[in-house]
This record gives sequence, structure tokens and C-alpha cells, in this order.
Amino acid sequence: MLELRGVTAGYDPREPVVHDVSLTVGDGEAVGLLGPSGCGKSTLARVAALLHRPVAGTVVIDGEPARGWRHRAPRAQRTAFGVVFQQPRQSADPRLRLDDLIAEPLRATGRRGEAAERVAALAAAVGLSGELLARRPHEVSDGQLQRACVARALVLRPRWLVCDEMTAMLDASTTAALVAVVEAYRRESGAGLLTVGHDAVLLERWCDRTMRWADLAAERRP
Ligand SMILES: Nc1ncnc2c1ncn2[C@@H]1O[C@H](COP(=O)(O)OP(=O)(O)OP(=O)(O)O)[C@@H](O)[C@H]1O
Repeated sequence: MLELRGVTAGYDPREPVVHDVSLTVGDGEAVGLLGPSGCGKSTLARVAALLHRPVAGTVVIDGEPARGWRHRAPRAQRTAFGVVFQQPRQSADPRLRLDDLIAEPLRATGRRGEAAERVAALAAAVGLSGELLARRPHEVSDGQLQRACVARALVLRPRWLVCDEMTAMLDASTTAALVAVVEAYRRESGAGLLTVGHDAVLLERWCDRTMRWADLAAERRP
């Protein structure tokens, strides 16, 4: 189980943007979190994936409290998460070809030997041809780059997926294709998913359970 317990987080400790939020994602469960722009969804998603240290509260991963954040998180906890962000260009190293971008987490964790096989399998799953894999981010469309970012998020076979508005800038067919890739991976691996966004139709179709940001806040009130 992935648990967020009493998370308060933000960028200025005197004015947090997330206030005392608790939620859980069960093993293999897909949980959606819906909220308006600017409410703090991305901040909460980053806390859930151990990428942003909360001011208060914690994240508990399969019974074990987070033991650090970002590069200070122990590798086993850090690599338990695959994360897809809203803006692929902000999360992709512009110098890397797409095949190297997808393989980068394997290289960073000393598993370079698995790269060729994993990249080929994931490229086929997300629909990237060999010709596209040889290009750099500025030579592909946002949709093509996001396909590579989804492949990168799956390359270490994470137990938990955190998607932050993964499809916000994509057309309907790319959205459907990438949601299908995530769901195929979850069926095969049993991974749980926390996905945040503002598209109620998409999240309600995609997830086992969808919560509204306003209801999370209401649960805190006596
Ligand atoms: N790096 C940052 N430094 C300072 N403030 C930030 C930073 N990132 C986000 N914020 C602020 O925190 C608040 C919550 O932002 P966040 O990105 O979590 O919201 P969101 O619900 O994901 O919005 P959107 O749907 O528009 O992406 C906003 O007021 C935003 O301006």
C-alpha cells in the first residue's frame, strides 16, 4: 500500500499549498485525484513520488516510511516509483536521444546490460519507431516525447506509478494509447497508480476510484 499521511507541503513553509492531506493507494489500485488548476495536485504528486519533501506528514511505502526525498531517498524506495509529468520537455534531458532517455534510469542504477532489450520492448509498447528513437527531444513532437517519457517511467518496472496530468497536452488518440500502455503494465505487474488531473471524464474512466481535491479538504474538517 502507498500511504500519504497528513501531508502538508509547498514552497514557502509559512504558506503551504497542500494542507494535511491523507490518502492511500492499495496494491494494484488506480486512484485518480481531480482538482482545479493551481490547487496543489502536482505538489502532492511530487511528494507521493518522494520528489518533494513535505513540511509535515510523510509517505509510507509498503509499510516503510520514506527515509529521504529526491536523491537522499534510498535507491530501493526511489526506484519503486515511475513518474510521468505534465510537460515532457521540462522532464527530459534535451541532449539525450529518445532511446538513451528511456534507458537512462537503467544506466543510473547500474543495469545498463538490460537497456537494449527493455528499450526495444517499451518502444514497441508506446509506439515509437527506430527512426524516432534516434532523435533528440527538439526533433520530436510533444506527443512523441511523452511516449518516450512513459517508457522511461516503466523501464525499472516500478511498483507504483505517479502520473501528473500525463495527458494534458495530448490529443485523444495519444491519450488513449498512453493510458492503454500504463494499464497493460499494471495488469502484468500489479503496480498501483496515483494519477492527478482535471479531466473528470478521463480519470473516472481510467481509475478504480477518483477523489476530488475539495473532498480531501472536507475530510479534514470536523
Ligand atoms: N517551484 C515552485 N515555487 C513556488 N511556488 C510554486 C512552485 N510550483 C508550484 N507553485 C505554486 O504552488 C501552487 C500549487 O501548484 P501545483 O503545480 O501543485 O498545482 P496544480 O494543482 O498541479 O496546478 P495545475 O493543474 O495548473 O498544474 C500554485 O499556486 C503554484 O503557483
